[in-house]
Parts: sequence; structure tokens; C-alpha cells
Amino acid sequence: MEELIRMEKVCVTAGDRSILSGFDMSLCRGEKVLIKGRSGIGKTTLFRLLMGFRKPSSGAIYFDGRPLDAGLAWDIRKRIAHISQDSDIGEGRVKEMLDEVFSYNENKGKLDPDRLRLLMSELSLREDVLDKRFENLSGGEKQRIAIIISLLTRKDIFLLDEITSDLDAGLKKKVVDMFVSDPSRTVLVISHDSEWEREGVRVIDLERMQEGVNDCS
Ligand SMILES: Nc1ncnc2c1ncn2[C@@H]1O[C@H](COP(=O)(O)OP(=O)(O)OP(=O)(O)O)[C@@H](O)[C@H]1O
Repeated sequence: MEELIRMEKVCVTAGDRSILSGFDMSLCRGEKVLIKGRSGIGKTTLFRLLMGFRKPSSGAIYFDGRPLDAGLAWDIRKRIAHISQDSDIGEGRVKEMLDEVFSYNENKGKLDPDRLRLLMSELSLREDVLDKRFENLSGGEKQRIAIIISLLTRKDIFLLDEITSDLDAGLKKKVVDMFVSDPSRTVLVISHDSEWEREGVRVIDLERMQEGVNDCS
């Protein structure tokens, strides 16, 4: 498989604290990876690095063999669908939120009503959800709307941070299947749900990887 992302000896410090110290990772196009580790170990920091929102204090990050700099980060972000732990992604009626998201240049023309209806039905969302105000939805409904938006935008890299935490077992499985089954999507996921491991995704355990490593200059 072709390598998409490489991280080499990446170090991140915050004040006098080291968050990542000499972190290496190689990810192929289409791969699905679960990032594990206790709270505060640096999982979200890893996502921020990949989106170019945070710079390593030393080490390097490559996409398709090109070093991640400010210019490349701009391009890469157009390819990334990021769902954060914070499910409050907007307010107002859901259908108006969708219209807004798909009015942005990079998403124009991607709101396929048939696909929207299909995804909603697969994730057991009734169509009247579209008329409700997003801020009044349940945590699980908000997560499903965020997932559907990310799938409709047709990006190829997905950074998913605890996107299934408020879903019941049946829905967790459906969501994991959706992301795992498509070979064209490269998926990195932070999750405490065992469903991802059950589906056989590769696991990167930050705690284990960081044990005893201190490779920062
Ligand atoms: N800008 C910053 N300044 C200071 N400390 C920071 C900064 N960003 C992150 N940290 C610290 O770095 C550590 C890693 O944070 P991060 O959010 O990556 O952890 P996490 O593994 O995602 O945690 P959780 O599972 O709780 O979300 C934490 O101790 C956090 O307080």
C-alpha cells in the first residue's frame, strides 16, 4: 500500500512538559487506525499536528512524501473531515446548517439529497430531524448529523474524535462499518469504544509507544 502520512521523531512540548517525545508513525492510503491512550496522553494533539494547527517542536510530518508546512496544511485541510469531541458544531435548524456547510466553496454541489436521506435512514434518523434546531437534539443525534455531514463532504482523510460515545451498541456498529468498509477513506479515530478494535483496525497505543522514549533534541 502507498504511504500517505509519515511522522518522524515528532516532539511536542507545552511549557516544560513533553507531550510527544520522538513519535513515529506511518500510515498508508485507505488504512484505518485507532489511536489509544489515557486522557491527556496527546491524542487530540496528534490530530492538531496533522491538520497543521500545531507545529512539532522538532521532528517532521509528511503527506505524500511532502513536508507539512503552512502551504501544504492549507491544501491538506481541504481533504480532511475532522469531527471533534465537541458535538456542538452549530445552531439553528439542521437543514439550514446543512445548506450553510454546503455553500462553502470546497463543499459546493456535494449535498446529494438522495445520499442524505439514505445515510439518515441507515443511522435511524427520522426526516423530521431536519426541521429541528440542532442545539435541541440529543447528543447521539448531534453525533449522527456530524457523521453524515462528514460523509457527504466526500473528503478522503477522516480524523474522528469520540464520534460514537453517545450512540447505542447497534448504531456504534453501523457507524464503524460505514467508515471501515470503504477502502478509499483513510481513517484515524480516537475512541474508547471496543467496536473499532472488533472490526480489526490497526491500533496505535500512545501510552505504550511513549514509554521510555525521549528522542527530542
Ligand atoms: N496549548 C497547550 N498548552 C499547554 N498544555 C497543553 C496544550 N495543548 C495540550 N496541552 C496538554 O497536553 C496534554 C495532551 O493533551 P491532549 O488534548 O492531546 O490529550 P488527549 O489524549 O486528547 O486527552 P483526552 O483523552 O482527555 O481528550 C494534556 O496534558 C494537555 O493539558
